[in-house]
Amino acid sequence: MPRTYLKKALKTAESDAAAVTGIVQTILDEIEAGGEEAAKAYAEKFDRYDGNIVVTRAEIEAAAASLPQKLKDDIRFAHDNIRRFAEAQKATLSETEIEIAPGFFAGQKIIPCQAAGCYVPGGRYSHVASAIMTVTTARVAGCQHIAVASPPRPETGVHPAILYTADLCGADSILAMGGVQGVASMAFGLFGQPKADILVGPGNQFVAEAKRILFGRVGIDMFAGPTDSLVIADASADPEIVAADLVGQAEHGYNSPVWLVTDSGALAEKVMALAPGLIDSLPEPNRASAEAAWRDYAEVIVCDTIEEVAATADDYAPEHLSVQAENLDWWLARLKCYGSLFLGEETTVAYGDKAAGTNHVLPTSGAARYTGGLSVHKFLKVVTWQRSSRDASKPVALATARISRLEGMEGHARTADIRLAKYFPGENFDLAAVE
Ligand SMILES: NC(=O)C1=CN([C@@H]2O[C@H](COP(=O)(O)OP(=O)(O)OC[C@H]3O[C@@H](n4cnc5c(N)ncnc54)[C@H](O)[C@@H]3O)[C@@H](O)[C@H]2O)C=CC1
Ligand SMILES: O=C(O)[C@@H](O)CS(=O)(=O)O
Ligand SMILES: [Zn+2]
Repeated sequence: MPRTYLKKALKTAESDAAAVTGIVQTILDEIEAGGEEAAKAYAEKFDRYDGNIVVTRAEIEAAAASLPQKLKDDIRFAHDNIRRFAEAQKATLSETEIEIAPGFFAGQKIIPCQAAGCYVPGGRYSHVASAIMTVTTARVAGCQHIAVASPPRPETGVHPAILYTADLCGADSILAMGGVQGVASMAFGLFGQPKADILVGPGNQFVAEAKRILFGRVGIDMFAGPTDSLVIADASADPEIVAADLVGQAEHGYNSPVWLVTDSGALAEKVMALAPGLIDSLPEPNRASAEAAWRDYAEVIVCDTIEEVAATADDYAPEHLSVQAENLDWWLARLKCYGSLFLGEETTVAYGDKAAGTNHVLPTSGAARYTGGLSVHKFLKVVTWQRSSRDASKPVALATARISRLEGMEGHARTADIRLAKYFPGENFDLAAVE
């Protein structure tokens, strides 16, 4: 048998999907109808917060003053790496122009989205790094207005390090508003914000579903919900490091899957023996999250060949994919579905999560089959233009008229006819559909 499950998940990302959709749709509908008061009521209900919503400059400055310099230095280090990576990505996209035929030009232009709404999660942990990933990238892209929404803590509001970071990275405004109500506030333009053209950022299943439902009315980066991670390891891998990496990402939440895929049954057994002890040694609430995630969502799969290991990883299309195996170049060339790839034991998912430079806002729940993670490109619209001399437009007009008639689109055909008649008076053209 090519795949043997030493541990099989009891649940998947789909398990609660229908219930979540219903809950989120109701909240969105109520906020759309009830506006700011409805959003504030949800902030009270879910986050027990009734303070001011738009964070003031004085609050941001007080937050910055309250943080130790070493933490600020670390945040600046991470910001610098993420900014430089985003700038390098931006440089890979360029405006272009081609003379399709003599006198007929077509081009592409790159225009940043105007208003970006960045969600920075903060329910269980204070996701400072998510503020860096979203705001910095929107700023490098050139968005004109960048709003942030993040859950407040009762009494104290948004975590001071998130306020400091969002401001450092270039946020124009920060809302103390989490979950669906935070996303809705940015999408619907509440609390004095411009309506977001694009919503980005990670979050729990409610946040991810809110973005998914709003997509179309507003752009989104991708489905970036509960974190998932897959480790590929062969017999050369260190089982203690593999186990630590799996447990490290399982702490995200009770619904964060971690998967081990290996061609070594011996390694799989060792990792499975080590994981419970590592989970037990975590502080709360991390331990409880990791324990539930390991119990309900984790899988350990043994394959016969490395080709089958790679195919299995591609089927899971994980958000994070760590390879701790020989011949890393082979894996880099072979693997096709992942949000971000971590090659070798010398790097790890947490480096990308916090500080290495690549973005940590990544596709979850299999979305890596069709998209990569957040990049500067998600904020940039690649649009096209065309311009022509009268002479150069002639062959295009003839083809347009005939194709349009064949399609039955007489109105389209006549927009070409009228130009041919104006620019080339006295000439006869064969404008009938070619059947
Ligand atoms: N895919 C990615 O790139 C990343 C994903 N994440 C994920 O982000 C998530 C963060 O989750 P949280 O800590 O919960 O923070 P969060 O900020 O996403 O969610 C907190 C909010 O959830 C709302 N909420 C809580 N219970 C609710 C309920 N029963 N109904 C409706 N709304 C409810 C509250 O309004 C609260 O403000 C984790 O699942 C983590 O794995 C984090 C970073 C990156
Ligand atoms: O899903 C993710 O990318 C998270 O692992 C990022 S973080 O660890 O929450 O910063
Ligand atoms: Zn993480």
